[in-house]
Amino acid sequence: MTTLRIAVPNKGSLSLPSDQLLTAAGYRVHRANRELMIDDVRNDVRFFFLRPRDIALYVGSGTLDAGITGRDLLLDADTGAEEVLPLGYSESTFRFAARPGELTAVADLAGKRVATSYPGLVGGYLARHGVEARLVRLDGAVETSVQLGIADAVADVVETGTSLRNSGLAVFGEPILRSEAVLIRRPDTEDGDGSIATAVERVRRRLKGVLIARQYVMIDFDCPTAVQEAACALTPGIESPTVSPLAREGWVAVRSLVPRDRAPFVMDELWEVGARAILVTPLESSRI
Ligand SMILES: Nc1ncnc2c1ncn2[C@@H]1O[C@H](COP(=O)(O)OP(=O)(O)OP(=O)(O)O)[C@@H](O)[C@H]1O
Ligand SMILES: O=P(O)(O)OC[C@H]1O[C@H](OP(=O)(O)OP(=O)(O)O)[C@H](O)[C@@H]1O
Ligand SMILES: [Mg+2]
Repeated sequence: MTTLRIAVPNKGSLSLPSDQLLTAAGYRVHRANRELMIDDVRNDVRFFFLRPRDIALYVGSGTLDAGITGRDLLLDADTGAEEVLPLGYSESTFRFAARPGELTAVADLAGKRVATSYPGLVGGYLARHGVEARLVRLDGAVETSVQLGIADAVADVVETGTSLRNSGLAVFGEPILRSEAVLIRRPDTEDGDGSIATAVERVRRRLKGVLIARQYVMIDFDCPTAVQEAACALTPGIESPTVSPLAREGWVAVRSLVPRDRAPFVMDELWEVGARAILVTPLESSRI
């Protein structure tokens, strides 16, 4: 069996949550001395710690089998690497911004200078909208470029909007993209017996299992059979709730998964339809 080769962000906002997710999924990614590579022998995986921007390149070329990066970086690199699982952290939108009121729609960018660290993504978007603008490629701190006079607008990552506000800029037009951390895999070429695809699928399933365990809690309750239907309607679960008989005549026990943020409300509603002994338990991991 070939060892799976996975790229992990070595810096920036993707790095820590990616390490935490992989660790929770049972992989060994702890770097005592900032190693560039770690062999996780038990899982038959070799992890490579790389810049998130470069990860799509390695995975797209098939040099590495899978990786974690941002959707925005994946689309900017446009390498043929495929997104296989959204991971729910490092969430942001990718937006155009300019001095308030100066530009109001993407069409207004015609003939303007647009500063960005994502020329592939922005160039593609402008081309699809039939707008010809000049891209000014910067490595970071893109928002400052308008004040400094080398651009008329920027296209950049926006989370809270603080960086834009601090630079006297305001977003305009539709969001170019909603981004978050994603698991990506290489194109299926040169995977003779399909063993890499199978191994990547196992990684995907493990990570998804951790994400579900974070998003859901287990709810258990007892209720009279007369209200079982109404109670189960409140807790449909992912597939279907488990209903077991109770020693007490005319009562059942129900077990189901509910979204963590819905749990207090579901408990109130269950109580109101007649459920009792309502218990909520966190999940450690799952395979759904
Ligand atoms: N402030 C932010 N909030 C949420 N996501 C962000 C933020 N800044 C960057 N990202 C996302 O993090 C990913 C990596 O971006 P990038 O390589 O620029 O690193 P970074 O996290 O900004 O760190 P640094 O700029 O210090 O290297 C991208 O997908 C980007 O969308
Ligand atoms: O909307 P906000 O919450 O302000 O976050 C968005 C900012 O965060 C990132 O910058 P970072 O701090 O990574 O610096 P960089 O531009 O040099 O990458 C990103 O490039 C934006 O500038
Ligand atoms: Mg940054």
